[in-house]
Amino acid sequence: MLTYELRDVSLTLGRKRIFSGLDLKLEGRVIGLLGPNGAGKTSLMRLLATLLRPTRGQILLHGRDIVREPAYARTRIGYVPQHFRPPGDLTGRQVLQYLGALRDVVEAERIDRCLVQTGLSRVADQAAGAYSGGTLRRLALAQALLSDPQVLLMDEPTAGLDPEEQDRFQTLVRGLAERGAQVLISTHLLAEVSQLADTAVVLHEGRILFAGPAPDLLARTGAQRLQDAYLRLLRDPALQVVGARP
Ligand SMILES: Nc1ncnc2c1ncn2[C@@H]1O[C@H](COP(=O)(O)OP(=O)(O)OP(=O)(O)O)[C@@H](O)[C@H]1O
Repeated sequence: MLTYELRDVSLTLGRKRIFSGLDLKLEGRVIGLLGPNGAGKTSLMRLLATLLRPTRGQILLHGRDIVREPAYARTRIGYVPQHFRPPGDLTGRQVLQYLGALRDVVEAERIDRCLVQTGLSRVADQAAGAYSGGTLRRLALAQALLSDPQVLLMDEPTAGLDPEEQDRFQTLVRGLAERGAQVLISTHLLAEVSQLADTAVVLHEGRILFAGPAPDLLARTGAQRLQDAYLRLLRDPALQVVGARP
């Protein structure tokens, strides 16, 4: 399943060149986006979410150019940002009502469904400012689900969560993927990618070192576990398929 295609994408922020001539196809049901700190994962997510415009190049979603037609993407994707800080004096339900209204999603049943889906019903009428980290992450996911997205972009959604919350989150993501959504999940948790993702993309200093089925990454590096495969890939340039011009 091909959703996004990046063609010759460059991105400069301030004086920093983040990407230069990046080519990438995103195929798979659950794609794990991996890379060290500063690799460019959040920048890539923001490009895909139309929150950043590439300095050069094309980004296609289902073959449509989302730089020219951002509305095409915005009505089909849900974005879970790395840091989600809603106004703390609003309740969880009010946060969803507010963000929903901005996207023309106003049906109370739809908001209720997102609350149920993310296990938030019990705390929906409490102030979001008093939510725990895990509950806030669920609210971040609930707002991404408001418009019933075909593609879900999740930037480190389980960072800082305890193992039980991580497990609940993964079950949720698995369910969404089984119901037909494509999920791109950026994470430092390799176990999470092993458990959830069929496809891996490894980014390093703005370049793609690997993009393809996760088992192919194991095969290429001769590793048994994704953790070892990832480390070998980063350390050994001979194993890297560099998907961008230097
Ligand atoms: N607004 C900006 N202006 C200049 N440089 C930026 C800006 N935003 C990000 N960068 C730089 O771009 C590079 C990629 O950052 P990005 O946040 O995309 O990486 P990341 O892989 O998500 O990192 P992490 O895993 O730490 O979240 C970093 O070197 C960062 O310092």
